[in-house]
Amino acid sequence: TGSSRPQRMLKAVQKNATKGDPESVISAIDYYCRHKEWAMNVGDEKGLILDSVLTEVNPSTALELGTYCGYSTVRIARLLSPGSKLITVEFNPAFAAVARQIIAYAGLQDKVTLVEGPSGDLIPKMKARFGIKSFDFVFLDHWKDRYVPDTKLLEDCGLVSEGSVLLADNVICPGAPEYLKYVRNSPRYESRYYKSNLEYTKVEDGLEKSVFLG
Ligand SMILES: O=C(NCCc1nnc(-c2ccc3[nH]cnc3c2)[nH]1)c1cc(-c2ccc(F)cc2)cc(O)c1O
Ligand SMILES: [Mg+2]
Repeated sequence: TGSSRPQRMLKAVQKNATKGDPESVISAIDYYCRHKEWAMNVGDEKGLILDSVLTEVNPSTALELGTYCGYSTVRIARLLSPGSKLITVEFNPAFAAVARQIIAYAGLQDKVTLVEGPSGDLIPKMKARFGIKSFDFVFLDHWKDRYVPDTKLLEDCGLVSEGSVLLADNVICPGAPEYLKYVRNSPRYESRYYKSNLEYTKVEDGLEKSVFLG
């Protein structure tokens, strides 16, 4: 059988990026996905918004739901201060296998813990398994119908506290309408929409940043 899209993306990184250089890994993936083969990375345009929110929050503990090939994992981990940790959750073993290699190629494996499995099962185990008190930053980029249940789960497990920042990808395309209703109508969140475009396209998409008020 032939290679998969994630495997071809990995090959492009190994061919065009410099080992240990996260910026070159990000550029290699963006080039490949813009000019060769589209893929569902957050991308360069929304990636700049992710970078700016991350820099503002400067999280000690961060969670990513939906690793895919590790593009946003690398974008997040490269901006973390020394000693800060990123936990990323991936459901699909084939995606996880590629992501591990891309994260390692960027030299960021010491800042990242990739856990495989359904987010709904893993979130309640985070405190016990990783000694997490709460997450300062959560990037939601997994199945769009999991955004609401997993946000409620994070609240119920005490994994978000006053000031925790949730940043959700794809709130317009493919869309997460229930999530937008949830965070925008809840008195416990202060939300703001960052208008952008679907990765590598001219189609509108955006990120929703929601600060948990406790
Ligand atoms: O489906 C997406 N992303 C999700 C992948 C994933 N990677 N890992 C998971 C996971 C991880 C733990 C989980 N636990 C339970 N479900 C889980 C699902 N899900 C997605 C889709 C598009 C897209 C737009 C327009 C199109 F025409 C086609 C596609 C764009 C994007 O930026 C996306 O992020
Ligand atoms: Mg996305």
